Amino acid sequence: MRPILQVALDEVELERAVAIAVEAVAGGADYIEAGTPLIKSEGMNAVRTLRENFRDHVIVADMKTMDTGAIEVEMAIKSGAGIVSILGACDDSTVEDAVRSARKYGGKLMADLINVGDAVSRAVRLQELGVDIICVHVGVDQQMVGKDPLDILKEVRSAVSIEVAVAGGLNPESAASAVALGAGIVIVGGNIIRARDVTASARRVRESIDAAGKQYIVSEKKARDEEIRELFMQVSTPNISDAMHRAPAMRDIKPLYEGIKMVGRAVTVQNFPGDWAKPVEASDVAQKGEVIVIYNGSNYIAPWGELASRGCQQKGIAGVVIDGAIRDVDDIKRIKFPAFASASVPNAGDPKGMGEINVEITCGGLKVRPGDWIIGDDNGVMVVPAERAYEVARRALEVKKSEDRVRAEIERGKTLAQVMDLYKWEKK
Ligand SMILES: O=C(CO)[C@H](O)[C@H](O)COP(=O)(O)O
Repeated sequence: MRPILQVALDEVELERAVAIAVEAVAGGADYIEAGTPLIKSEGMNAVRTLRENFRDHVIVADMKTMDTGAIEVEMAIKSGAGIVSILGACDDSTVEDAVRSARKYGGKLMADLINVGDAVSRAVRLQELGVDIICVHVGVDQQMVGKDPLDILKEVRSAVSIEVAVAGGLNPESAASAVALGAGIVIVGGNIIRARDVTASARRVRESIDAAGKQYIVSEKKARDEEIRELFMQVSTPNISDAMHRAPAMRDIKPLYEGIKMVGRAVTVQNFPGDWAKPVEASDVAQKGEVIVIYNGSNYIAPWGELASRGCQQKGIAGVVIDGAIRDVDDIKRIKFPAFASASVPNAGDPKGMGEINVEITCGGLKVRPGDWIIGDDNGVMVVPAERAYEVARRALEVKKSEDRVRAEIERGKTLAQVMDLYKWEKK
């Protein structure tokens, strides 16, 4: 049987959601889901509006009900939902009452396994309790820390006989794998709704799941650092700042020239003004792909110049950031070594060797520890703590995707204020 493609409208604006749904349907989406954020923002009106606009499609209300199962299922079905979700983690009594309500009002009940500890045995129990569909789901926040719904899909699929849906950051490749692992309903949110071209993205998933064979496509697992680097290379420092709740960049630190894109883990140097020994020795400590980050403590004497830059470039070191002065700006620009600094002067000091390499420093007003991720571009330099790097990189990519979608809407004639419906969201 042809797999079902369900597009999850995780939007907060109903008008935008409907416009996106029109495009997703043109690309081959079968079911249209009023996502939880949309329901929280617009209530059952979201379900009613989708029902009115898409008469030939099943509308799914992603209620994620945890309590009062009967009433929530009733109102969603009465508003036009054909399928209503509850949380698999809720009490059995909630499931049982939700099942009664679904039977009475003529809809199907989908139990979402998000954050359920023993997903397989809970799925078996949910089937016994009468749910129609089990949804193997890794939530958006869980995706950001590297969880994957396909890891448990096969086991859940073989433990139950009812329909199995899957959701959690799926793209054309992983959606096809989900089908090969036995999912009958493939739920895709971000990778369709935040695309510049929603129709084309939906079509790619459609074609991929329709062509999915029995083979689970094992995508090459990259080393985590390599994955983080690739993610950061795709996003801008504003995307990263947004992903970190508008975290500040290094203060007063500017790129030496336009068009730099620098990503790498930090090798830090705590320096004393006029001493260039430790900054330059750091180029022996730093490995390929790392960034040397120097607290120099003076905008009037440079610990770094062209020759140090050349040595680093030969080794594949990703760049240098200096809270303080740099020199040989023209040569560094010419060889295109990524460099950021707070000032430029012609004069250097002497190599005395008083500083320290790989200790915690403050650079541009931000704490930098050895191994933290440093990302620099035309906008400035961001620091991402090592332990949050994967999560922040994933979230920054989501920010970028959302911006890509907003940009497409602006290009069609709207202002940013209109796209975001800013007036509605002003603090009351
Ligand atoms: O229910 C959800 C989040 O809780 C999403 O709708 C679901 O995860 C699909 O979206 P995405 O493909 O972006 O993960």
